[in-house]
Amino acid sequence: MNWKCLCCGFPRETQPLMISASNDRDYPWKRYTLKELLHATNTFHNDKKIGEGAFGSVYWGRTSKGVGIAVKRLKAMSAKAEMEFAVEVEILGRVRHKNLLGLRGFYAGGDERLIVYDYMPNHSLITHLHGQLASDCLLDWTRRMNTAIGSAEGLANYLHHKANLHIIHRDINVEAVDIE
Ligand SMILES: Nc1ncnc2c1ncn2[C@@H]1O[C@H](COP(=O)(O)OP(=O)(O)OP(=O)(O)O)[C@@H](O)[C@H]1O
Repeated sequence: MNWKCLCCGFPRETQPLMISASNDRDYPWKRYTLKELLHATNTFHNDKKIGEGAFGSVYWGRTSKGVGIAVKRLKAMSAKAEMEFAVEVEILGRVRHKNLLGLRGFYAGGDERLIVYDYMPNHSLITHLHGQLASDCLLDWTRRMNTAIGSAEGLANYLHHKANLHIIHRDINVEAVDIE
């Protein structure tokens, strides 16, 4: 058996999850090829860049089947970036909830680490509260309440209590909440 084991930073007793280099049958995510993701993002063209996080840049793309995706391209590999990649793919790839961003798959090869998510076209909560869409007042009080309730359902109800691994996010903020 050829396992490529990436430590996810969780305590040992919650650590049986590994990214398998040889057998993807039991995994809910897809292993993309580099060619597919280069094609989807026009070789990570700057025009396709939709955001920047602590660990890398996020690009909009379209698969050959016409589905919109967001591709996070991790910065130069470091132990911290490798752990971020492993946590996202191993842990988030296994949680499925209507209020949590869907992780579609990944690519890992050489120094390149790419994570593929469902594309969320309506921007993050911070953009609506304080950013470029704040003055448009798109987020009325009903939508604000629904956003708060949806976030709580995804985090507290599902991740804390119902997911197989009980997960605490520890860094929830207005940039991490996307509007449906
Ligand atoms: N699936 C997505 N669909 C649309 N936009 C996205 C998506 N994922 C990320 N983005 C955009 O890219 C930005 C950066 O995302 P990223 O996850 O790298 O950083 P973050 O949310 O600040 O978290 P981190 O703590 O990892 O830096 C987000 O603020 C958002 O604007």
